[in-house]
Amino acid sequence: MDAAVSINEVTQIYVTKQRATLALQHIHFAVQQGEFVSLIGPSGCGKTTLLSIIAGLIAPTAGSVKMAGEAVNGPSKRMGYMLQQDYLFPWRTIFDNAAIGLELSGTLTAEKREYVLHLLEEMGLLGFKDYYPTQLSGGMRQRVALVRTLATEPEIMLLDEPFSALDYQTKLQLEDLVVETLRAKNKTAILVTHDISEAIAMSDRIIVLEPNPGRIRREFAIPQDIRDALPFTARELPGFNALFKSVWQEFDALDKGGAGDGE
Ligand SMILES: Nc1ncnc2c1ncn2[C@@H]1O[C@H](COP(=O)(O)OP(=O)(O)OP(=O)(O)O)[C@@H](O)[C@H]1O
Repeated sequence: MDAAVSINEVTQIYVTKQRATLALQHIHFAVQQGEFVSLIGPSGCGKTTLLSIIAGLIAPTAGSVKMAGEAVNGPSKRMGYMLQQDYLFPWRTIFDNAAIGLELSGTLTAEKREYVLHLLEEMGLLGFKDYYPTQLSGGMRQRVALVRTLATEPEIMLLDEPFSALDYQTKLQLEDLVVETLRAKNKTAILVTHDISEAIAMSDRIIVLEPNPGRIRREFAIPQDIRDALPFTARELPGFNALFKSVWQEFDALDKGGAGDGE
């Protein structure tokens, strides 16, 4: 069976008047249906570039991305995004913001309206459906953004630091909610984050990238007991700290310009 997403020997070179930057070099991995993979690494290692290529927003200099065996040649409705900012429209109600993707694609049927209401209920937002974004907290607005993304029923969720603008407590609550929701719906997800702890707590697998040029440095498979737990509880499991330390050491070695024990 084809992987949900496959990244095949992707290389990206940015050319400006001043210089050429090898942002990604020979990136090659696959994400299976229902799998949650995190991309982490220091600033400039190409995380955002890679996510944009997977999303079809940038055509890579070389290599290809396939979704369920089909080439990705541009943005697809089969992928949904959750970003650092919620980008809600202040003049639209919570329901109208949540339903905007369906409305724009002309598919907001009575059945889909019910689905949006159901998702709002799942996220504890049903009572706020007629409110406006300014009346909600940052965490609630990110939950609306999650509903908006899920409403169009994408096969793949691309999460680009979706919790980094939130306070710590809200971030932990949302991590649990997102993992619970994506697991229940068996969604495939790719998360970009700077936060090692978040990556371990939420993922099935972590891919550590290194900069100059952007390459895969190392992959970490997350042990089953951590994968089975929700992120908040996962942090309390015995193996969590040891894994955190191993990933941290990769970062530390990168900071010092060393090879570490990675590839
Ligand atoms: N549009 C562009 N034009 C030229 N160079 C770019 C462009 N976008 C990114 N780069 C360069 O490509 C490299 C990778 O950038 P990218 O933003 O993908 O990394 P990142 O890991 O997401 O960084 P951060 O964590 O800081 O967001 C960097 O050296 C960056 O300066």
